[in-house]
Amino acid sequence: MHTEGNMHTKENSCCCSFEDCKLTTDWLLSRTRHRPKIAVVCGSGLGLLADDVTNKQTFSYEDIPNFPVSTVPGHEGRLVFGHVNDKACVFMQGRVHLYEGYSLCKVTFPVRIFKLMGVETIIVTNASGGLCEDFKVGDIMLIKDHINLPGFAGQHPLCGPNDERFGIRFPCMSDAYSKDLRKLAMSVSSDLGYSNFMREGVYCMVSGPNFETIAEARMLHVLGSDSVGMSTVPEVTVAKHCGLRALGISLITNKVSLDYSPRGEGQP
Ligand SMILES: O=P(O)(O)O[C@@H]1C[C@H](O)[C@@H](CO)O1
Ligand code: HPA
Repeated sequence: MHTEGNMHTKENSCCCSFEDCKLTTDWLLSRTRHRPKIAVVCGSGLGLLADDVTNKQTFSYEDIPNFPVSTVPGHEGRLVFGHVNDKACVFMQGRVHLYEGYSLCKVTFPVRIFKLMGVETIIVTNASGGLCEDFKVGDIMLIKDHINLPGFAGQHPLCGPNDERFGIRFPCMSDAYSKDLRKLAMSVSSDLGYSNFMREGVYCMVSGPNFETIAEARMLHVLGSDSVGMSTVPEVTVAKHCGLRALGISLITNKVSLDYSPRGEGQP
């Protein structure tokens, strides 16, 4: 398990400095001829998104200097370079999470590597629980906005000294999820006949690893969350900070219970 503190403060100074990012970027650039413009972060069980990549070149996270290594099932821990149609892409087959004991600085480290490699657009995917009454298991929710619950409590990837080479001290988050990309995703899914399971909504990040109590789920719902999960928000926040265009896609894998069962189960 990881022993680093998970707060990135001045005292516990940066574990992922610009120089660390540069070293990892140069390591990758010297070992691959791929120059991706699009990065895709595959959420839990979504590693198969990289299956159709052509001209594949793969690196295990454990072989890449400074790269965080996934410790949960469903996150293979491979960086896959290649092409989808004619587009140069890189896929993260698996991510790391705050609940694994990683700092948010480490969780978001790959995003900065992609930026330094020349990526312009990032697609961040996840598995989440549906809070919206209308959502069904299997629906795909395009994320239009998020609630950064750990961020409210000071667990934020941009806490600590700001390195202007990545971005500004106080980045705007009101447009973190590109409207144009959402429009395009909706239009492509309509062409594919997927409209009846496409949704749009607000994703709320919790730290996990436990799932929500019923009272917590009700609170998140009242606050305006349509789905809840344990990732994505730090990556998109860092992506916005360093000027990447982001699309967030959430697969609704379960419906979150908002009611105490009539049989009395789940009663506090
Ligand atoms: O990486 P994601 O956000 O898809 O992973 C979700 C959240 C938890 O890690 C896990 C719980 O089911 O899946
Ligand atoms: N809650 C939090 N995270 C999740 C859930 C959930 O219900 N489903 C998948 N990830």
